[in-house]
Parts: sequence; structure tokens; C-alpha cells
Amino acid sequence: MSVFCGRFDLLQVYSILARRSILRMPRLVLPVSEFRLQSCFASSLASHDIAMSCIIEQKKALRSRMRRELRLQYESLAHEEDPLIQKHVMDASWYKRSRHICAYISCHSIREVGTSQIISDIFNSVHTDHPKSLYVPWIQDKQSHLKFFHIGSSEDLIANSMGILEPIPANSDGSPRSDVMQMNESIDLILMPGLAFNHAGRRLGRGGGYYDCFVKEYLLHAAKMGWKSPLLVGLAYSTQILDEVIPTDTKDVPIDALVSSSGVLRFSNHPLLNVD
Ligand SMILES: Nc1nc2c(c(=O)[nH]1)N(C=O)[C@@H](CNc1ccc(C(=O)N[C@@H](CCC(=O)O)C(=O)O)cc1)CN2
Ligand SMILES: Nc1ncnc2c1ncn2[C@@H]1O[C@H](COP(=O)(O)OP(=O)(O)OP(=O)(O)O)[C@@H](O)[C@H]1O
Repeated sequence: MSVFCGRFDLLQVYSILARRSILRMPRLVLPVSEFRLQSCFASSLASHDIAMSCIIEQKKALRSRMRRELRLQYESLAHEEDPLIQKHVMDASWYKRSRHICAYISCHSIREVGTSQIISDIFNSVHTDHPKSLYVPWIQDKQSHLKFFHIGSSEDLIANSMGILEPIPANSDGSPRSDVMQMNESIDLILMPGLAFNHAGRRLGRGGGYYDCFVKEYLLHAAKMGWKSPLLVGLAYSTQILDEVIPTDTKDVPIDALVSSSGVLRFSNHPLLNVD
């Protein structure tokens, strides 16, 4: 008689074994295509489903590890690295050339790389001959849907239930705030938060799927409009850049470049990375 009577039981058992380290995947996670199935499960479950549940478990474990490390080191990292990371961004030719920028409003309580200097620089640029416009994330729903609304000053922001500053969806006159998906022009640059990154341009987010979902939707929209793709740039503390493989699935969008306190790492041939 089989111990396992269905897909649900198998996933549960697998997950319990994985959590208790009885069935521990190697720390260096293999991509789905290279993943070796445990033979006892292979006959009962589609290999894709098992691989996906393993990847989800491995993402969870890596998120916990990164959160733990950030908890221990955040104060000194923020003090030492925030100014350098933001200076590398603001000195980069791809940033100087970008007109429409999506950026996150960094949040201390979740120990994110700071963006306040970049945000101020964008606000101040309206008085220069190379003005930039800023679009910041707003959680539309819990099904991974994010919108990016234009803001012109920090007064356009309000803290959400997680303490993250978000755009107030309406302007002060009650008119709807401008949404990147309704713009006549394309976004040039998206500055992305993350918990972990590696040297292959892979990124692990906080688990909401918001950025992956938005980037996918925006890339389809840009292609339809005949626009170039935005440059995707992650911001990372030194401890967040790993030498190991980051667990990913087909929905995870790779980034073009990563900025740390040591400078800019390039992963793609995006045209904006090749301008001086
Ligand atoms: N500044 C900022 N804004 C953002 C994001 C972000 O990562 N940073 N997001 C990116 O998607 C979206 C919001 N998604 C988020 C998802 C999780 C958490 C968060 O606080 N997670 C806690 C753990 C929560 C829990 O599991 O109990 C954490 O990571 O410590 C925050 C934002 C849109 N806005
Ligand atoms: N393009 C998408 N469309 C719909 N759901 C998605 C998309 N991308 C990811 N998701 C879903 O969101 C959930 C979390 O995904 P994942 O673990 O990759 O998030 P993350 O990369 O940590 O988050 P984020 O993208 O916000 O930084 C998963 O259930 C995943 O299937």
C-alpha cells in the first residue's frame, strides 16, 4: 500500500521533511532544468510541481537567512554603504540620461538600501535643464499587482499598513495621479529593492511577486508601444551579493545591473549601460 495517497499529501510531506532537514536540498540550489528528483516522489508527482515546491522552500529559507543577516548588520551597513551606493547611482551615465524613473521609497524597518538621496535628486532636477520624473510603487492588491504613480514631492506620500511610504493615489485637486501604464512616454530606469542578488543578475525579492509581475506587464506594454525596455537596476548592501545560485523560477525577471558600495556590476548589454 502506498504511503502517499495524493498530490496534496506528497507536497505536505516533502515540505515537512525539507523543513526538518531530513530531506535537505544542497545549499547551492540547482536551476529547475538541472534539478534531480528524489526517486521516491518522481513516480507520483509531476517533476515540475516538485521542483516548484522545492524552489519556494529554498526561496523562503534564503529570505530568512538574509533577514537574519540584515538584522545583525543593518545599522553599520546603512551608515557606511547607503551614501556610497546612492552616489554610484547618481554618478552613472545611465542615471543622468534617464528622464522617467521608477524607484522604491526605502524603509528602515525592513532594512532596505536607502534611496532618499536619489529621490531628493530627482525632485530637485525639475529646476534643471534635465528634469526627471519619479514614479513610486503602490500596492494595488495582494495578488502581486503593483502600480507606479508619479509624485512631485514627499508630501504626495503616505505610510501604508506595513509602514512603507506609498503615493496618495489622487492629486490634491482630486484628479487621479499619473500612472506609468498610462504614460505617453516610456520608463527609462527601474531601481529595484531585493533581499539577495548574485553575480549572474539574479534577484530574490520579499516574496510578494510584485516587482516580477509589474516588470513583466510593463515589458509587454513597452513592446506593444514599440518602446525600448527600461534598465533594471538592483541596489544591494555588500552582504546581499551572494556567490551562490539564487533559487529562481520562470517568473523571476533578471536585472541588468546591480549597484553596491563597490560600484556597478553589469549583467546585460542593455543600450543604456553602453553610453558614456
Ligand atoms: N520600499 C519598498 N516598497 C515596496 C516594495 C519593497 O520591497 N520596498 N515592494 C516590493 O515588492 C512592494 C511591497 N511589497 C512588500 C512585501 C513585503 C514586505 C515586508 O515588509 N516583508 C517583511 C516580512 C513580512 C512578513 O513575512 O511578515 C520583510 O521582508 O521583513 C514589504 C513590502 C511595493 N513597495
Ligand atoms: N509575473 C507574475 N504574475 C503573477 N504572479 C507572479 C508573477 N511573478 C511572481 N508571481 C507570484 O508571486 C509569488 C512570489 O514570487 P517570488 O517568490 O518570485 O517573489 P519575489 O521575487 O520575492 O517578489 P518581488 O518580485 O516582489 O520582489 C509567487 O506565488 C509567484 O508565482
